[in-house]
Amino acid sequence: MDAAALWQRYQDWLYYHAGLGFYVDISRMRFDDAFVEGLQPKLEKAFADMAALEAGAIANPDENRMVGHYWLRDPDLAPTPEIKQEIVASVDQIETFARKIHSGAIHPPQAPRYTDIISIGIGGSALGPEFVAEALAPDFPPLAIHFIDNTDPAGIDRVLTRVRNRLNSTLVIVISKSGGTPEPRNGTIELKAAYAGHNLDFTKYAIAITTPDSKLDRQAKSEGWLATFPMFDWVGGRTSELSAVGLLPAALQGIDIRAMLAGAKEMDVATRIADLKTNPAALLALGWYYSGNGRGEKDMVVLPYKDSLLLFSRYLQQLVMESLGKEKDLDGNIVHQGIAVYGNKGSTDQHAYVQQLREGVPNFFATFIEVLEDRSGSSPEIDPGATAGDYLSGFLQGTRQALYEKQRDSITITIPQVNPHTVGALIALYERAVGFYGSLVNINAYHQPGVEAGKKAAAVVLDLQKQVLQVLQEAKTPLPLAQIAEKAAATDQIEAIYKILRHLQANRRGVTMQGDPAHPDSLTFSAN
Ligand SMILES: O=P(O)(O)OC[C@H]1O[C@H](O)[C@H](O)[C@@H](O)[C@@H]1O
Repeated sequence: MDAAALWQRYQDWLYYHAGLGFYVDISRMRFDDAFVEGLQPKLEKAFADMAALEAGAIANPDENRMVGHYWLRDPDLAPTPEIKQEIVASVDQIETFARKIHSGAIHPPQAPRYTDIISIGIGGSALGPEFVAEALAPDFPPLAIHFIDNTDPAGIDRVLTRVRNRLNSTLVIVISKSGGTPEPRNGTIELKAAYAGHNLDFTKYAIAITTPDSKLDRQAKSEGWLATFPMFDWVGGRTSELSAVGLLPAALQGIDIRAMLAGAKEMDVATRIADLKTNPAALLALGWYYSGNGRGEKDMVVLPYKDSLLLFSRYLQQLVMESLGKEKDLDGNIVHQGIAVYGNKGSTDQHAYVQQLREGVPNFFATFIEVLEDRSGSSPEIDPGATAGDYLSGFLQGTRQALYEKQRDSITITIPQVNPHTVGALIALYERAVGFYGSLVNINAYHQPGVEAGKKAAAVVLDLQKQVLQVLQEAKTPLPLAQIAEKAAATDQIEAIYKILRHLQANRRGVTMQGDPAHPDSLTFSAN
């Protein structure tokens, strides 16, 4: 396509939202009119599915759940007055609580104010708060946030070391929708012990965000934690950033949560329009469908050209991959759907993997996120007439063009500034695009059956560990792996047993290993 035709295509497909100052450009996805026409019936169905979902349909049939994250930013849409009231009350509760924490009306037993937050949670209970903290927290927030989003002992130590002089003024927010996920449970137990070790009463620091009556909720209530905030059954973990999960940490860091909600609401209104060209989420879903043939054949490389949006791709990774990565469609056919997502930021990644993007395997499409405002003040000139921000902008344009020349497609989203309003809108845009795409490919985008398999397998390994330890403790002499497996009645688990024992030995957990590590068959183990 020559330059004039391309410029025309750009203008023909450009989406602009005046209220948000938000642009979506899919002109560099090389679909044609016939493709758009062919997709129209599927799009119509997606619009109808979304309207039903917003009206309270059981849009997550496997879990028999409604899908209500859109109600969070417009409680008037909630299907019952009770749900509306729950949402309104929760935002009020968050604001009131944050105000009292900031003013010192609620303060730790031995200090005038809380200074830090340790946020414990994983998956949807971590990625949104992490993304928003990186994008929006002020440089000197009223409370500094630290995350424990794993069960890595060294990771827990790192956070505890960072706050070691301020533990007596550090809040702990435990976030878990189910209230039973092992990783946050482990982090909570370790932190409780750490607080006790400093003679601090953990309950004066601990806050739970969880579904009412979950295991975590019952623990928080029976132990008398500082506060609890509800998660709602009808909000999925990966779409929970604009529930208490994201709003409480944000409010405590001094981020304007009403502006986040307003930005999301404005975007929701825009993505409710049942017309492709004036609906930015439908445009994204169409682009994704085109690029991967509706089968996820191409990966989504997300490249925000702004440091503060670094964690957006990580956040999207869960939103997109856990929603769309499904074995079966809604009719039970095996489809193996999904779209792989990766990326960090530009121009940094140009010096890492953009070489492959331009010249290597053409198995992706890029999404550039452009931020018009370089910084809040003015910029010095680096060269005559050029600032650092001009370079960043030039690199984005250059890479987009260089990819296009090599038949590598891209989408470009342009926002005026990174602020609570635009971040709320970005979250809402992608939530809706994922919902639309789920409809286009006829899958349930709101469950995650595949995650359970790994959790179950891990539980089996931990049970096996108990058995194996018992075998070693009862043994009089060092035993080879085959015998341990036999005695533990787990001959089909010999490799797992070997790995359990190697790990215990490496951590001086009462296991001695002898023999040649290069030949696991030669090893013997004993309890010490
Ligand atoms: O919030 P939680 O119930 O602790 O769940 C945390 C995460 O873990 C699960 O395994 C799911 O796959 C995620 O969707 C969820 O966000």
